Amino acid sequence: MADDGMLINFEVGDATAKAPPPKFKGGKWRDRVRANKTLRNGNKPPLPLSRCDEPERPAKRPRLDSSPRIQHNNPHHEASRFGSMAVRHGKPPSLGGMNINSNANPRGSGVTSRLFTANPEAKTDFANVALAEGGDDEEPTKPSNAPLSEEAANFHALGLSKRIALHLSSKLEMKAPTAIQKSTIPQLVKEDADAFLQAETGSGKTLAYLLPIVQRIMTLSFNEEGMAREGRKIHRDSGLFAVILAPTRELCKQIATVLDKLLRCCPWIVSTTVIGGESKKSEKARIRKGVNILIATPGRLADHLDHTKVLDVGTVRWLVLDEGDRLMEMGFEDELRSIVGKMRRHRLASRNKEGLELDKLPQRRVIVLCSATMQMNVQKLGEISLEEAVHLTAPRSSSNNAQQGEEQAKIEDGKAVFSAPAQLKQTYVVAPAKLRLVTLISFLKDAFARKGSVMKAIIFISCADSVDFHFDLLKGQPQASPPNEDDQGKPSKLSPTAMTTASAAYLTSPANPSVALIKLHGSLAQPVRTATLHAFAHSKYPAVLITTDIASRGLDVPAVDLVIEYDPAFAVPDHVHRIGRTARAGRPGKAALFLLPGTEEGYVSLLEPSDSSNATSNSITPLYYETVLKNGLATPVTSYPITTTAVEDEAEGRGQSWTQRAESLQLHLEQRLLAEGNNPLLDAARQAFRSHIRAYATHVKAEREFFDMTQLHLGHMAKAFGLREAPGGVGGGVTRRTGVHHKPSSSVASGGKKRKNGASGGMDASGDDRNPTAAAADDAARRMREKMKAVMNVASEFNIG
Ligand SMILES: Nc1ncnc2c1ncn2[C@@H]1O[C@H](COP(=O)(O)OP(=O)(O)OP(=O)(O)O)[C@@H](O)[C@H]1O
Repeated sequence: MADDGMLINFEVGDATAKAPPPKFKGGKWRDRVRANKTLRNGNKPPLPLSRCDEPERPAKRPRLDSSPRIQHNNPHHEASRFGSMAVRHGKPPSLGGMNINSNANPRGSGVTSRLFTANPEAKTDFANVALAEGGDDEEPTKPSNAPLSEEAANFHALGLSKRIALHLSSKLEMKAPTAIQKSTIPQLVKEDADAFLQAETGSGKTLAYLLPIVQRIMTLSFNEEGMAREGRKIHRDSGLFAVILAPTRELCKQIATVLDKLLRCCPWIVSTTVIGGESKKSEKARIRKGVNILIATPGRLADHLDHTKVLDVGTVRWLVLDEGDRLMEMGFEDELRSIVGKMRRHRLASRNKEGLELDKLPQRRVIVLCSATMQMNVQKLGEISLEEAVHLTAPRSSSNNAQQGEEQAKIEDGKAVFSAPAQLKQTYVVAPAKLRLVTLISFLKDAFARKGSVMKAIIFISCADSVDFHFDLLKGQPQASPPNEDDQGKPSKLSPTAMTTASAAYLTSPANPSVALIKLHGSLAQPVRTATLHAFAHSKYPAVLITTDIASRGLDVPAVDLVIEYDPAFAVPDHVHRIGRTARAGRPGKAALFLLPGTEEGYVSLLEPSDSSNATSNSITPLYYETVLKNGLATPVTSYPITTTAVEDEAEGRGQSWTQRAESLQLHLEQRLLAEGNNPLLDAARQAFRSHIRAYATHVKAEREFFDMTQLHLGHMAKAFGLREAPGGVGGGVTRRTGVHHKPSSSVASGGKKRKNGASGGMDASGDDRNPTAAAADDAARRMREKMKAVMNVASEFNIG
């Protein structure tokens, strides 16, 4: 049916209802017809004649193959005894009008939204796993990316000068190196070989390569005892010694911030960035003024190498390729080949233009490649750039040696190799589509229930439209939004974060009365993104950031305690980077991945550590939605902007079960969408749904067996967007894609039709209609991912320093 004629299936209260709606008394011909129809149709018992209307209709399901098993045991037996009534209406009901009211108590006279029937059964055997509930009492795992104990190592012992070591400990509060710094610093300080630096997210790779570079440039001016060398003080015009490449502007800025802090102990060494976003003329002017360390994006550097004569790479001794996997993913291969080729071919100057002997610097060009994950594209970049490189890793324990690191880094059967920080507690939450939204709210509510347990959380969502919708939904009614604050903390309507920050109305608790809700995606204007990230990083209150993959890399906010992947990443390496936003530099962290029951559960097998010795530290604990709901809804959601049964019940001293609270909450959310009529929130929900479904089709081919469009129940998924029925606008694409899944791609390519609707495709390219033609699924997925990358390339500024 058309989206504008909503079909609403509400479940009525029980037989003891105070005032059952008279017009739905049993025995009418319509009831009998419907009961008979239900009998004919199938597997459900006939409805009692007293039921009001037809049972909840299974929504259109683009399924061609065998159905997932259906669970008939209903935890909400009380409610499920009663039928549902379909209310077809042209305009949305008022909250208290018609037969719909806000009293969702199944024992009362109201209606409810059924969540606990006809859900697919989970494959995971929850009875046999230690549920994550007890996880908090476990012995904490030793962090794998933390600074080492001071006795084990200190910066000076690794070959850094006392001056730098003192600066690190007194000004930057870094007393000891991390494991990757311990492996890398002596190598790069003493040796001139290329290096491949692979270590977990948040393990301090940035300083691991910056410290040796600064150390060796410093030794041109000072001897080992720290005494100044006569007439040899380095200044900005002494030559360009190091070039650092990173894939995005925001990563470059983040590296520049770290370097600036480091160079405060030797301010005569000068660094700058060339990353676009300003005129090339002013970048040229800065290069002309003189720079010793240059941080650049590949495109911009390649451009300057071709057109900026004053950029002399003769003195360059280091070329660092940071976030190597991302550099390749974003399609910089050609630029990187060209840059590496030019660097290698250019004659190495033994003296600078002032005649200063550069003997303390490496006697060849050293290329350093960094990555948290090892995958095929990183291997390829290594082949392009490195010569006889040493492989530097961070052994997990002192008994592990570099040998083990070598083994870890080999690509196994073409699969990416990675490991998450050992102390990062990973969970996967199995929640049926219908229950996703209430499970998410319950999860967050529980996370913020205790003061100080979670300060900052990040929720990753597949597309910008869905980020917008969830932000608008979770912030509650418009009047519940708090004032925005400007940089000085004063309320300001003109603040660039006015539209991206709010109060998380549903997540507050007596312990945490203020929880900030923040959204971020690539469709926001650059100043808004920068200000929004700053607001998140510096929020004094607990804060939840709802975002796309745009925040999966380079974001270094140490206080992030929790990462929720509400929509799974499009590829495993993205997952690694996402969860790596927490548990940084030895801090504890938690990550939760939402999966649908059925084929999606198989995805966990890809995430388990490939190294069996790490199995205990990084194994992923399953968690059933029931546990999440029981914990999160142990107390009612108190911040409903409208009166609810939960609140009334509380006031009247009646208790509700967790299932009733879940359905109350769902009903309340659905009613919000309807009550506001054909309003922006309802439109946003529909748009988010469409974009979500399309984004779902773009998982990488190797992982698509777990994210199978044919298994998606669109009607159930609609509930996760507060909708009573799947809106139109995805059917054609989904059906066609279903066909693609089962036919050879060539036949599809010839027989497919262009997608008609012009709605935004989602991902992070909001506003773009990807409008894929009848090409094969792989092709469409590839194009969409490329589009996202293109957006992320230009639209990613995390200048949070
Ligand atoms: N020796 C140290 N002692 C304490 N903190 C450190 C140390 N080295 C780095 N850090 C901190 O660790 C955090 C992570 O560092 P960095 O961003 O370099 O990690 P990374 O390995 O590059 O992570 P990713 O792969 O996710 O980009 C930063 O906040 C940094 O300040």
